[in-house]
Parts: sequence; C-alpha cells; structure tokens
Amino acid sequence: MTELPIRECTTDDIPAVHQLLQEVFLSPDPTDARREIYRANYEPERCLVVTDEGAVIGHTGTFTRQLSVPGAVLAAAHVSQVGVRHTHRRQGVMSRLLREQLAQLPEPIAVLWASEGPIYPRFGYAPATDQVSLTIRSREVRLPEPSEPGRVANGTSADLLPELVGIYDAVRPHRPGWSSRDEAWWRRIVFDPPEERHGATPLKTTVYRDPSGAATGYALWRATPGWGQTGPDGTVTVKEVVATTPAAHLALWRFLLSIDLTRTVQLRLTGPSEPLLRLADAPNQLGAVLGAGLYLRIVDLPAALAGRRYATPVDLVIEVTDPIRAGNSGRWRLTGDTTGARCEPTTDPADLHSSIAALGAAYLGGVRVADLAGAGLLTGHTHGAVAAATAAFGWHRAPEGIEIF
Ligand SMILES: CC(=O)SCCNC(=O)CCNC(=O)[C@H](O)C(C)(C)COP(=O)(O)OP(=O)(O)OC[C@H]1O[C@@H](n2cnc3c(N)ncnc32)[C@H](O)[C@@H]1OP(=O)(O)O
Repeated sequence: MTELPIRECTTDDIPAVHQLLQEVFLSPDPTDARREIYRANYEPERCLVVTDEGAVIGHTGTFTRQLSVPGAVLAAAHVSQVGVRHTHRRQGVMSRLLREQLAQLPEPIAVLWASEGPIYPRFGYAPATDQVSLTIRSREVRLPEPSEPGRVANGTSADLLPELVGIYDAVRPHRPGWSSRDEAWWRRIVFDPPEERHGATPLKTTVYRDPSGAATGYALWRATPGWGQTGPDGTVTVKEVVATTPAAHLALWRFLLSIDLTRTVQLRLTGPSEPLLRLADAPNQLGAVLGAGLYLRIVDLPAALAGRRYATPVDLVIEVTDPIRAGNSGRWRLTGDTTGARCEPTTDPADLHSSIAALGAAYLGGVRVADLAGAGLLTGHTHGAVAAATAAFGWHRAPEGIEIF
C-alpha cells in the first residue's frame, strides 16, 4: 500500500486543520472569536499535514517560542495540535508526522503537553517537570500576616495588560519551564468568552501594588458560586499568580483564599517550588496532587546541553542513544558551570550512558539524574559520575509548566 502524502501546511489548509482538530479533541463548535484567537497563533509553515485524497486527516503543529531553562532562555519548539482522524488511527500516521517534525525542527529542544502519557516516550520525549495541582480547603489554611503594607486592586486585563506583561517578563527568565508570550499569546491567555465560562464569573485580573505603588504581582482567577447544606460553597479557580517579590505573592494568595462565599481554591498548574507549599500552616489542606507536567525532547544535543547552565562544575563524557535523530547518538564531553557550558564529540570512555529521553527528563533540573539511574533509565560507568551529574544538572528552582499550549 502506498503511504499517504505528508507535506507542509499552507494558509489554504487552515479551515480543514481547524475542523480536524475540533473533531479529534472532541470539541464543540468553536465560535468566530475562538477561531480568530487560534488563527492569530497558528504558524502554517511550521505545521505538517497528512492528506487522503486531498482531505487533511493528520496534523502536527509547532509554535515558535522561547523556554526558560536552568540559567538561560532558549528557542524551544512548542509542539501542539497533534491529531489523526478517527477513521485513520493506528496506521502510523502520527508516527510519520512526529518523526518528520523532529527531522525538521531547528530548535535545540522541543516541549509539549501530552494528552495521554503513553503517546510520546517512543519519540524521545519525557516528563521534565513535576506538575503540582492544588485543591485548597481555603477555610482550613492560614497564611502568615502580610509582610508589607501594599494593596490589591481589580481591573480589566485590557487596562492592566502592560503591567501583567512587565511582571511576567521580569520573572520568566528565572523560571525554568516558562514560555515567552508575544501579543497574540497574551490575547489567548486573557481570552474569556462568556460561552466558555460554564457558570463561573468572568476572568478577573487582580494586581498587587507595593507601598511605593509599583505593580509587583498579579493573579488571573474566576469564581464559581455553589451552595451546600451548611451554606456557601463556591470555588475560586486560579489561572496563574505571578509575583516579582515574596510579599506580592503572599498578599495575592491571602486575597484569593479569603474570597467571600467560597470554600475551595483550585490551581491546576504549578510546581514543587510553589511558595504556598511552604507558607501554609496546614500543608495537607492544600490538596496537592503530583503528576507529569511538561514533556521535553532534546532535538540538537550539543546545542541543548551547551545552552543551559550547570549548578556545579561538570566534566563528564555522556554516551547517548537516539534512534530518531541519529546525529545525537555517540559520546559527548560536557563541561560547564554556572557561567557557561560546552558539549563536544569525543572518543574518550563514557562516564554515563543515557537514552535521549532520560537526558531530556533531567534537562530542566527537575528530575534528579540519580533517580533516573535508580530507575535503570540511565547508567553510571565511572565512580561518582551519577552523583556529579545529579549535582550539576539540578537547579535551585524546580521547573514548572504553568500554561498548556
Ligand atoms: C502535543 C499534543 O498535541 S497532545 C494531543 C494528542 N492528540 C490527541 O490526544 C487527540 C486524539 N488522538 C488522536 O488524534 C490519535 O489517536 C493520536 C494522534 C494520539 C495517535 O495517532 P495515530 O496515527 O493513531 O498514531 P500511530 O498509529 O502513529 O501510533 C503510534 C503508536 O502509538 C500508540 N498510540 C497512539 N495513540 C495512543 C494513545 N492515545 N495511547 C496510547 N498509545 C497510543 C499506538 O498504539 C502505536 O503503538 P505501536 O507502534 O506499538 O502499535
């Protein structure tokens, strides 16, 4: 049987691609406003389609964005919108799309959110952040008193957007796992059509101002009313809290936990470095659940390993196997520290042996090399190599994915 053709997407394909994605993600009919939001971010020249008799039956997409990694900010392919029509599944269409995409990507790393865990490891992707989800019983948790006399104020996202962008961009370079946002991405973040609120309030924007009046933090959140036998039982759903200072973070969370008529506060996407985990007087009442977060794939190994910084001086030979991007396979000498790094081919004997996926898991500093070795996913060949790599690849702040793209 001849293979169905695979090719770059064009602007003419966009309606058919949207139709396919709506179908495969079991989504309701998008409104014109939602279509426009998707269209603004869509980069057809970075997307691939498979067609059958001219009809689009498979798709994978890439968004051009940057990702913060330990000590640096790198170009990272943000892979998304992977889908194959129900009638064409389990015939290898996705596999062809993802392999072709990996062959073409110019970025040193690629990241994605997996709709289902088993799909991506076979392509060299691995979970690189621990996702922490919180379901907080807000009346059972107390936070410390405010550490400065600032104030919170609500406004519209349109009016406050310049301040939101300023706060986000001040924090982002220091938060491994966070993605750059251009104007179109910000429009998507604050997009809030009434038909998608499902009984909740509009998205609210709350800014914290320090005693000098400077905006040092913001929260995006909404509330859903609820009533139980004992009275009010509403839920606050927090989209994100971003703060440049601990004082702003504390003040915003004190505010969110005290919204009248609510008893639960949910935050779906944070990580192990979330300060609330240390601030709450009753941490168990935060309802923390751990899951797999952002998946990462090393695409161009020497560029990726030289592109981040290392917490302790490192000089190790790593033998890597990559069945898909053959150029990554081989022995590489990695040297570096907190100021820079080099990664070059070598014929020296290996200190460590790793699959491309295991190295990707360790890349953002959130998965310990020693834990990967303990699971048998990575092997140390010389004395102390696993310990040295564990210290060097680790980072002082755990990576976190805070936005599904
Ligand atoms: C980054 C993102 O966009 S995440 C979103 C991914 N998309 C979705 O979840 C939408 C709904 N699902 C789909 O559209 C399709 O089922 C896809 C894209 C997940 C898979 O497409 P297919 O063309 O059927 O995949 P393909 O035939 O290449 O399968 C390759 C292998 O992955 C496995 N696989 C595919 N999908 C899944 C899954 N959902 N769960 C577990 N294994 C899977 C297949 O069994 C196959 O394994 P094998 O080689 O051992 O037989």
